[in-house]
Order: sequence, then structure tokens, then C-alpha cells
Amino acid sequence: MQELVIRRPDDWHLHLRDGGVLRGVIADTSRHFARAIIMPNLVPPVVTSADAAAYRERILAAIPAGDRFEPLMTLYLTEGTDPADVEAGFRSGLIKAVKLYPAGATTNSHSGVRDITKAMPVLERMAEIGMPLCVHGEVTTPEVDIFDREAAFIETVLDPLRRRLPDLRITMEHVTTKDGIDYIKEHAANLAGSITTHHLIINRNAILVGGIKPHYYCLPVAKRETHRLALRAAAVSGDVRFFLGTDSAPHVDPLKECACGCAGIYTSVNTLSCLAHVFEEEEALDRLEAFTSLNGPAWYGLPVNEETITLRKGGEPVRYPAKVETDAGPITVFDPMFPLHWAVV
Ligand SMILES: NC(=O)N[C@@H](CC(=O)O)C(=O)O
Ligand SMILES: [Zn+2]
Ligand SMILES: [Zn+2]
Repeated sequence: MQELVIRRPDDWHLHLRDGGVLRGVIADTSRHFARAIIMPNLVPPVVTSADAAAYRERILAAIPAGDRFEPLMTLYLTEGTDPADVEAGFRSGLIKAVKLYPAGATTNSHSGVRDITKAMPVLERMAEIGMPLCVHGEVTTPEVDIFDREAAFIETVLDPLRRRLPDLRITMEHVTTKDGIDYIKEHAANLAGSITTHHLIINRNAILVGGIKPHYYCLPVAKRETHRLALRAAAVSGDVRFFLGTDSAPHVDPLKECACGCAGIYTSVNTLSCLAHVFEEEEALDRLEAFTSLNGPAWYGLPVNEETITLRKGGEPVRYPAKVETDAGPITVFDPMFPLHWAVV
């Protein structure tokens, strides 16, 4: 029997949705995680501080009694976002970051940014006040192949933005390529990257080999194996600029299993079991805590959690539900395609 005690983790990129889905999924995060950066891509999106305050109340109301969980709110950047509202939300402590969705890049991104120059007043203000920008780093140009969209974003959007606003602190969310990892490693200042659980485990074969597998489809889409290996190396390296953002993104099954299925993988249920498995395979269990519990707070300027959790490795595979039932419908849980032996005690 092996045991590992780590500080209670945080999730630096999480979709909780709203209504029946929110009520159905929140316990899967609040059970193990102390805090999470909550994505604002609701319909309609969380655009103003007032929207975020109201959404935060709905989240707090859904947390099971006895769980201590703090939602860290973000604002969805639009071309009409008011810099004064962003600054007021940040200074009050309510808003931790602003999220940039290039319009059309991913789920519920149609209200996002088409022309980044229109968002410059907000971005300039954020650079001044030290407020982080979280980016979904993919271009939407139809000519660019979907597997190249992250690399193209780095070259055509991220790098120019960083040159124009070197003081802006940017989290490159859900990095999926070696290009992204290398870019972050080469540019130390004001740049960090979150890495999901599933991108450490699957490559694009999971989506396409042996039939089309909608439950492995997410954005940015999983890339080829070389990229997965680069993500794993970064995650287990202990490098402070890389930390966990699960991007756990629940969609009810009918919206995944159809002719035009939604992007998103639901990993909250078994994320920590999966991560312990990955870190053990990489002989890096001693660096799991840095990835899940230390590097993220350092980047966001928050204290680390004082509580701990214990992970235990047993002989029998961990049992977890294949689906979570919610008032809005069933949601399929990420299947890593190998048995998990690490469980949170
Ligand atoms: N990751 C996804 O595939 N989907 C996310 C959006 C996102 O994070 O891009 C979602 O909201 O469903
Ligand atoms: Zn995204
Ligand atoms: Zn996401």
C-alpha cells in the first residue's frame, strides 16, 4: 500500500455551468478541491462584475453542506467590456482574471473577441493593475488546420500581444502542443500555462481510431503523441509556470453523442486518480503537489491551502461511475482507458 499526502489541490480552469448541470457536477470538484477558477462561458456569458457576483451566489448555493469550496470568478472578455468594471471587480477581490475567447474558437465563444484591438483598453488596464488574462489560445481562421490552431495563435496573437503589453500577465490555458510548452519555457516573464488531465493521457487517436469517440473530443483538440509527451514532461517537471487546470467541461450526453457534438471532457470525478497514475508512471509522484497545489496559487498570488488530502494506491481498481446523473441529463465521465489504482482517501 502506497500513500501520498499533498496539500489540498485547486483547479485553475473549470466549467461548472448553471442550473441542473451545476447542481449535478459541483460535488465532484468540491469533494477534493479547495478552489477553482470558474469559466464564464455560460449562455449568456458572465460579462460584468454583477453577472459574476450573481453566478458566484448560485455556485455557493449548490455546494453540498460540509464541503468548503471557493469559486474564483472570471469575466468573459467582449469587445464592449468596460475597463472600469473590470478594475472594480478585481480590486474588490471578486474577480480573479479575465478570459479571452476568440469568437468561434470553442463552446459558447460567439460573444468573444473578433478584433483584439477593440479590447485593448481593457487589456491595458489589466496590465496596469496586474490582473491576469486567461486565454483560449486558438485562432479561428478557416484556412488554419484545426491541429495547428494553437501554434498559429502563439505566433499571430499571443506573441504580438505580449510585445505590445509586456506587463500583462497571461495564462495560456489548456496548453496542448509542444509549441505552447516551448513558448512558455522560453518567455519567463508574465506567462504561465495550465495543463488538463486528459491531455496528459490521450492523443488524437483516442478520438478517431476504431470509430469516432465524441467523449474524447474537446478543444483545443488532442494532438499527436509528441505533443502529449511534451505536456507530460512539463507537468511533472516541477517548473512553477505549469499547473493543473482540468478544463473539466460537462455536456449532457445528447449534446455529445450527435451529428455535431459539443467539445468538452468531464474529468472532475477521477482527475486526481488519473494524475497520480500519470505522475507515478513518470516517476514524479514527489512533484504532483507542485502541479496540483503549489504552482497555481503562486501564479495567481494566493496562499496555498493549509489542508491536505491523502492519495492511496490499492490493488483493486478504483470504482467510479461511468456517468453522473444530473437534473439536466446524464454526463459521461472521462475514461482514461486503463484501470486507476490511486484513490483520494
Ligand atoms: N474545452 C472544451 O472542449 N470545452 C469547453 C470550452 C473551452 O475550454 O474551450 C466548454 O465550455 O465546453
Ligand atoms: Zn478553452
Ligand atoms: Zn475550458
